[in-house]
Amino acid sequence: MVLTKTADDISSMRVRGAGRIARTAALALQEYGASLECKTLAAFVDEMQNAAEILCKTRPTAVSLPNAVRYVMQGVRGAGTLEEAQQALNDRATTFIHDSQEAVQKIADIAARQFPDDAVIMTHCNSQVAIACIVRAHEQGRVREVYATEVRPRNQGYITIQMLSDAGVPVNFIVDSAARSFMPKVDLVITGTDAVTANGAVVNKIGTSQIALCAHEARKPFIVAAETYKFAPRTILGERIPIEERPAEEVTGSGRQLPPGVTVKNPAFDVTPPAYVDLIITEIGAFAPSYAPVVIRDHLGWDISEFQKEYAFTHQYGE
Ligand SMILES: O=P(O)(O)OC[C@H]1O[C@H](OP(=O)(O)O)[C@H](O)[C@@H]1O
Repeated sequence: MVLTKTADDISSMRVRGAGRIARTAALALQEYGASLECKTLAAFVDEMQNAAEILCKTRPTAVSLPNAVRYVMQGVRGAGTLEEAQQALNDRATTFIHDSQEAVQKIADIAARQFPDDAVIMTHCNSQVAIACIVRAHEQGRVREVYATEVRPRNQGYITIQMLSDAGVPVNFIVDSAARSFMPKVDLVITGTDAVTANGAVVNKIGTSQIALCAHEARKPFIVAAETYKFAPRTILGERIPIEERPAEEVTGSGRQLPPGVTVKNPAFDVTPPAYVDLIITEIGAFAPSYAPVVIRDHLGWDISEFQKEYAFTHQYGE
């Protein structure tokens, strides 16, 4: 069934990347809703809420996932009839997927203006939106080369170097621990993000904060490309973004014996404080991290009374 397959694809990282996870979840809700044969609105809402809950539990850090689910489910929860709910589900899922893809292109247009001529860029992990920015600037003739990290333990760097090579961008592939060595050669660093908190901190692939620190030390701009649905509204209520801890085997490889008593820590993400982030580029503009609460309030449209309702809603999902 489409829903359990999608949930499994996301948790096993066959589907990965914050934006892609969000679009895949919206599509799964749409397809699941279309497959239901409920006779009443209540039964439909019930089924859809269960589906939303299953999807939201797959990966805990990327806030794009609950934001997408919330956006799609608002149509279902606000409907007066079964037909309205079905229509709203379909319309909202389509709109989210379309707007999400369009946002990536808008961000690329804005970000490319930040690239100096003959730019040398560093990126970390595999971000669809960061790569779109690099490729756009390269199309404009302003990228000399990219330093792309390996991204242990899942090695998403291989996907990045493939995508950049396919786009004709010259790439240097480096191990994660080489980031500081190469930073002096770099003009700017650009990454994606899985979540931006209300204080402008950036939650992204493990190792991002070390690279941001190196960029700060070397006085190189550290830029984050983030669709607005990667801003985390609940952080205004003081909630923290959970950092996903993944299996030890991702680090050790299967079959590798560790000495007795040794434990493996494998957090998938880390937090870069706002002081190390020069600019967050969204589809509605390029801002300092301190602008995050404005994005959450004015663009995502969350007011404090809605926070309280949404708080109850999301906690229904067992987060
Ligand atoms: O939406 P886009 O920019 O593609 O994704 C951004 C982020 O998603 C990835 O997470 P993972 O590989 O799914 O753990 C990385 O942390 C990457 O920076």
